[in-house]
Amino acid sequence: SSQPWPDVLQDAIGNNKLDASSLMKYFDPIIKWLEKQNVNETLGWPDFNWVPPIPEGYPEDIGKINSEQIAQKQKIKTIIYFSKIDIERAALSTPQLEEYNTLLSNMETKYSVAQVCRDNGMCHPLDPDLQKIMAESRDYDELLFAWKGWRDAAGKVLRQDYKRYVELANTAAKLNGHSDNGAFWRSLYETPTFEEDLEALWKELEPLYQNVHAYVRRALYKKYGSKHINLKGPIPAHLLGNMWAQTWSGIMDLAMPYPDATQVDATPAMVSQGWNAVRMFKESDNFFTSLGLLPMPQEFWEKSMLEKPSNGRQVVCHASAWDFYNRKDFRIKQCTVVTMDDLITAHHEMGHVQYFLQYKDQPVSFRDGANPGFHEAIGDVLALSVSTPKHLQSIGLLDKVENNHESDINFLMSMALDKIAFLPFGYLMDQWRWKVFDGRIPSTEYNKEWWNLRMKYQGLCPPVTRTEDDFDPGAKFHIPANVPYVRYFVSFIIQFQFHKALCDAAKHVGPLHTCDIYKSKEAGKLLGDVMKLGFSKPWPEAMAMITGQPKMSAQPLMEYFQPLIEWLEKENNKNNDTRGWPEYDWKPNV
Ligand SMILES: C[C@H](NC(=O)O)C(=O)O
Ligand SMILES: [Zn+2]
Repeated sequence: SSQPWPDVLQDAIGNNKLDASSLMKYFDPIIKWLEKQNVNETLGWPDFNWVPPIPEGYPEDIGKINSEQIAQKQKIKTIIYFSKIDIERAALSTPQLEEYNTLLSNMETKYSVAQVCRDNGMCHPLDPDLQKIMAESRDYDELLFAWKGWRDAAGKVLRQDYKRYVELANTAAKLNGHSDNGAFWRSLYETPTFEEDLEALWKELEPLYQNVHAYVRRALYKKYGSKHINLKGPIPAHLLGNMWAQTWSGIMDLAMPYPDATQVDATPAMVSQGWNAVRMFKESDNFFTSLGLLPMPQEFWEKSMLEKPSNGRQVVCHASAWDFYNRKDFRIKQCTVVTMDDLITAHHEMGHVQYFLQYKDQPVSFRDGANPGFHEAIGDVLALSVSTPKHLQSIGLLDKVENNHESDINFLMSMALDKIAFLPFGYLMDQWRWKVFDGRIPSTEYNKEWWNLRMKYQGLCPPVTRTEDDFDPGAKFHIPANVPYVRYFVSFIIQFQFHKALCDAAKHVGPLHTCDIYKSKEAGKLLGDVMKLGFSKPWPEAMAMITGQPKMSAQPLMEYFQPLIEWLEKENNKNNDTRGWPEYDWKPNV
């Protein structure tokens, strides 16, 4: 996939266009024969409203369809509408479809081959180099080199392609009866109040995010000083331990509440014990089977790509799971590095494959998550158990584990730096795209509006001036890769609902954040039964099967983090820290 497919086609057959002439030549004899054979036949089906007669004596109640079957018929109609074969783009004309596919291929290729070069000629790809710098460097300027360099190399170059992609995606969506592509994406949740529900969830969680933001800003102030941090302003976006500041566990060392209590990072033990990618995925497979869920088939282990190819072959390194819809072939592609973060990602991707396996006997149109958020949540639910110090110790990745308040707060802080820090990012990504698709954000304001949303929701500012020559949203995989994102916001909410329900099923006693469902067949059955449904039932029904009620709720997440919520309130008050960023137009000295 290193070359755009038209170039590959050109090299292979000397023509870079799809054309049907070879197929017509192949079938020429039968085409002529059929024309003779059908000389008196009607081609097509003009009597399209004809229906076959019900045979005599059929049970008269065949006509009576109960409400369940009506719902099923409605679901079937919905499914056929969003059929697996991706018909939404097939509505485009052939030249438009070709242009659309070429654009998508080019954007993903440009993103995947982008790298940042130093004056000495040394060049760095995103995976693993720039990700490592962003997580581990504590040098303000080195972080800025990676942060700005990546946006110059991967974001800027995509702006024109993206503008044209938006037009074609909207054309296809409109041809399928939607007002724009964002409306089509939201319709997959089949929830009339979807946007209001999301806003209500965000409003409920915003105070918790602002407490984490204030506390981390204080920690960064201690490290980088008042030249780079304003305790009443937004945080420069390159200091949070991640290229997009979407998860902050990379700077846990700066934010550790009690440095002398239990450590929570399993990375050192994984490295010193010589863990590799396969070991990490085997560990995950072991957790799934301990719940009575399905093991990965042999073909998975033979055909997956669990490490970045060492032969320099260019691959899309962003981790992904693949269902080949043949009930046999399921794979993961991940450029795995030996870190705790990638052990969690391995569980996330294995969650997708477990879902594929559980619903593989459904008709192909039902082989999907109850909604896209469900698919993103499965692996993360299990990772909530794996991440507990108790579980990490049980698999030899943590030695000293204490059961005291300080250790609890250290653990909850490490979880909050991923799960709470992520919420505004998970929410704003498609806020930006929905507005781009419906025209509220014109292409002349792509970058300005991106940073308005980054400020409004995340309380971040760019470390250097940004203009409309830049295209910072393009520097995040899911934008050029045309992958919707609100699914992750949904997942980060519902995974705590699922975790609470599975912990109850596993008869867990004690605070929710200490729960480890390892080996609980009851918990596994609850999750497995819902995964088997795939997309065959409305997601509120699936939600009710697990949690006993049909709605998304932030309550289990708040319950999980309760001890930290109280601790942060006290700690931020003790430091007399401002919540939020009232001095929003402050800029860091470069
Ligand atoms: C959260 C999201 N996860 C994923 O793509 O699997 C991301 O990495 O941005
Ligand atoms: Zn995923």
